[in-house]
Amino acid sequence: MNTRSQLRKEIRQRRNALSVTEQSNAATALTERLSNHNQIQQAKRIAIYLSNDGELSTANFIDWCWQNHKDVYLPVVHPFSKGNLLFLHYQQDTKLVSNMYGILEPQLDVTKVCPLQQLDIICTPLVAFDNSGARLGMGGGFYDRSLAQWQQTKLYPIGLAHDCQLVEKVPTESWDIPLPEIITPSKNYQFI
Ligand SMILES: Nc1nc2c(c(=O)[nH]1)N(C=O)[C@@H](CNc1ccc(C(=O)N[C@@H](CCC(=O)O)C(=O)O)cc1)CN2
Ligand SMILES: Nc1ncnc2c1ncn2[C@@H]1O[C@H](COP(=O)(O)OP(=O)(O)OP(=O)(O)O)[C@@H](O)[C@H]1O
Repeated sequence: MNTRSQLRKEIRQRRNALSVTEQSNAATALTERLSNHNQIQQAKRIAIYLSNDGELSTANFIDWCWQNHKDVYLPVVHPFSKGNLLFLHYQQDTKLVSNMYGILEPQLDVTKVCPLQQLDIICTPLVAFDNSGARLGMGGGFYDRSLAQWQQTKLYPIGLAHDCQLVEKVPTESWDIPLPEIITPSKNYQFI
């Protein structure tokens, strides 16, 4: 196993070992930070993810978004364009289905797709991050592809992670897109 796979495995185990109470406190702290975040307050369209595999839970924050009239979008694994995501409008009555990784996603409906350039914020999941904003994901390259051009658009990415996902150094590859900001329950990391 290479260092990236090893690190992925170790940090996935670490976040999966958090207790129900730790997860719940983390989700409360996250919602507090996100709902006070200037760019989020200004945003109309926010892409986020449904938590899986010990990830920081986004459910409370999604409720806040709905209450505050934000449009919420979720990633859907593209049915034939390998390694790419589509972002679909997520409403209270959206039908969810399990994707190939067992993660819930909106049932594909082309009328609900939002082009990336029309999103204001994209809250990305991640496995590990470091003090430079380098991000290691689940290994599909999905977010690296989606974020490849973000600096040429109005799209602003924010990584979300538990504090225990911070590592000394993420081994990076040429295609990795560093994040300008990462929010954990205890801190807002700003890298630009
Ligand atoms: N909640 C959430 N949704 C997300 C992501 C994510 O990281 N978190 N993704 C972020 O990109 C995309 C899905 N990417 C994923 C990539 C790999 C695996 C995964 O479990 N891989 C298995 C091996 C899979 C296989 O059988 O091929 C593994 O590592 O054990 C899961 C999700 C889109 N949706
Ligand atoms: N912009 C891109 N264009 C083409 N291929 C890419 C791009 N970004 C990543 N890839 C490919 O995707 C694969 C997986 O990348 P990587 O292991 O960095 O994913 P990850 O960042 O861990 O996952 P994710 O972004 O889905 O959370 C690599 O083989 C890489 O070559």
